[in-house]
Amino acid sequence: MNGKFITFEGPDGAGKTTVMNKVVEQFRQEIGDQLLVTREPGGNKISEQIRRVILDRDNTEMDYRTEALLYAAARRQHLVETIIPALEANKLVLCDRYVDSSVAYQGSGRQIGMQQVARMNEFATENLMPFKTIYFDIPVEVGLNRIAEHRDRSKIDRLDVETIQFHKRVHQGYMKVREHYQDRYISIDATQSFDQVVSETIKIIHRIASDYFKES
Ligand SMILES: Nc1ncnc2c1ncn2[C@@H]1O[C@H](COP(=O)(O)OP(=O)(O)OP(=O)(O)O)[C@@H](O)[C@H]1O
Ligand SMILES: Cc1cn([C@H]2C[C@H](O)[C@@H](COP(=O)(O)O)O2)c(=O)[nH]c1=O
Repeated sequence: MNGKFITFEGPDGAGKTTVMNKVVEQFRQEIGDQLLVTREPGGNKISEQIRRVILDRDNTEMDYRTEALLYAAARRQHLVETIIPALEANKLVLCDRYVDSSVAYQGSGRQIGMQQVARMNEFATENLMPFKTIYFDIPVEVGLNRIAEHRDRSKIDRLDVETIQFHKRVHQGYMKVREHYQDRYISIDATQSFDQVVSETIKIIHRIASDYFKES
């Protein structure tokens, strides 16, 4: 596979999705169809259906391992149907969340165990991991406040309404993953202004995927 796989990670409300939408406006002009932008859970019909089940706030009885398995199932379908074909077509793939989210949220946040969740995801992904991960670094409270202040109530999901203790464990999980994968992780201070974060993200992607931007 010749394409390049880059993931965006971070706690809820860090700004990943809004920043991705903005940087993609520029990248589309620069490299057009060479770019695939996608997200987890989701990215295709089946995985988006699984996303709705996972994030539905009425599904209060969902067992934590069921949740972890559903994320992994959505990921498997996304990988096979969406990501791998794009990488085979030599595309630059930008994905909002991937395996590290499961390790941080289910492994650490839900206290299932980071290694167990990582192992289950090795099965789901056959060890296909990103080339680089851009981490949106933000204190948990700042991210959650952004969601509380700005997000449309109908879009607040089952994970957003978890306790602050849960979100702090997720953050601790991310810190361990980042420490473990120092060569893969690139952190951005996501408390900066939106324009600063966008500009830094564009610079990083231009650098780490420079082969796509040579002509522009
Ligand atoms: N740098 C920034 N400064 C202030 N507000 C921001 C910044 N970046 C994004 N926001 C706002 O914060 C809110 C959360 O952003 P966004 O939904 O992109 O976060 P996210 O990381 O994708 O969160 P989640 O993973 O929970 O979906 C949005 O209302 C967005 O407009
Ligand atoms: C991939 C993945 C995601 N999550 C959590 C993280 C968020 O709270 C939601 C996804 O929503 P987003 O607004 O699109 O970021 O799900 C998770 O717990 N485990 C995962 O593997």
